[in-house]
Amino acid sequence: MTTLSEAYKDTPLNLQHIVPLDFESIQELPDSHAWSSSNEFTLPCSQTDEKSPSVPIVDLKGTNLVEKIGHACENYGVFQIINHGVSSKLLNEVEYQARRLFALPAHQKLKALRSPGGATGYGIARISPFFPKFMWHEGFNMMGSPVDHARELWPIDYDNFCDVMEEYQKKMKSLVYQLLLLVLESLGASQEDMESLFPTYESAESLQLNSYPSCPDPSRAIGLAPHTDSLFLTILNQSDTNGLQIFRDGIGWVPVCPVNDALVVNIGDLLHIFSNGRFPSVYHRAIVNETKHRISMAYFYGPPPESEIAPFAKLPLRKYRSLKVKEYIGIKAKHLDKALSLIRL
Ligand SMILES: O=C(O)CCC(=O)C(=O)O
Ligand SMILES: [Fe+2]
Repeated sequence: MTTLSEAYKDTPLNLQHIVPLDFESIQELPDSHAWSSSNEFTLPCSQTDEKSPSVPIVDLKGTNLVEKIGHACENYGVFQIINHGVSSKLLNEVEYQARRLFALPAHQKLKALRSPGGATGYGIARISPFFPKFMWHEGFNMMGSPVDHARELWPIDYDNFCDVMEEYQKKMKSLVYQLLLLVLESLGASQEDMESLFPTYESAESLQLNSYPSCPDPSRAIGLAPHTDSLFLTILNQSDTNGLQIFRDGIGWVPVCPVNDALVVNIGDLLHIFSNGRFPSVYHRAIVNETKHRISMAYFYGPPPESEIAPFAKLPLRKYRSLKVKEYIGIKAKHLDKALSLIRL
């Protein structure tokens, strides 16, 4: 069976797009990381709150979930969920372990460096080659058990990290499946459609830990450059430090402000294709700040790499051709933002 990792094999990266800066040793923003204008005006988080949030907040213990989620997917491409059943203890533990990893000395982190054609391990975001400057970011990616890389980082004491990451991925998987059923129902899929389209036992998934160290010149740096996620849905735990922004037509960059214990859900390209463009994948980015070291944890979920993806047959006027998931990942790895337009009919 093809794994998600293998879908990246044909677009190997060179080392300068894998090895992060040693942020500890840097006092000033180097030219390689200085963007000319990363910070167009965005609404500060202080002007939004839970009563007037910038994106919908959906209470998973509430009513009319199908309508609420359908509305959020169609109009925002992103929403926050509360009462999602993932304990704050686990959310804190996963952040603690992520911070523990990124606090290691650079030479230690490099022992778990991602391979040129690989997807897991320590390194710069894979979208880096598409941009003229580097991002103020380092990441660590896992698909399933992180034990091989964790052993490279902590030869003896790797169990805690692995246990927490595996438990978190398990929880994310059941949560994302629950969300996916609601999303599909809002597109008009019946229970039978869902069972045949998305058998639970197979999927493509990965967990990405993102680290954005405090930055000496945040107005000229960017944490993660604008992109859409590739799979169906992403569940992002951004903890309590703001930085995530989405692009809204006619408005510009809008912050998705942290809400206590909430998780952010956003739509990726494969759901964009499946919904025939009705649920657009959301363009987003992360900005950095001068004092806080921001950590986020993104769980990406989609159908298995060998499966076929196409607009759902019950939707009118197909806009995208059908293709294998791994083919789409390959097109995205080569063309980034142009990938969706390249498969448009
Ligand atoms: O850190 C964030 O808020 C965004 C992370 C993200 O977009 C990603 O990992 O794809
Ligand atoms: Fe993303």
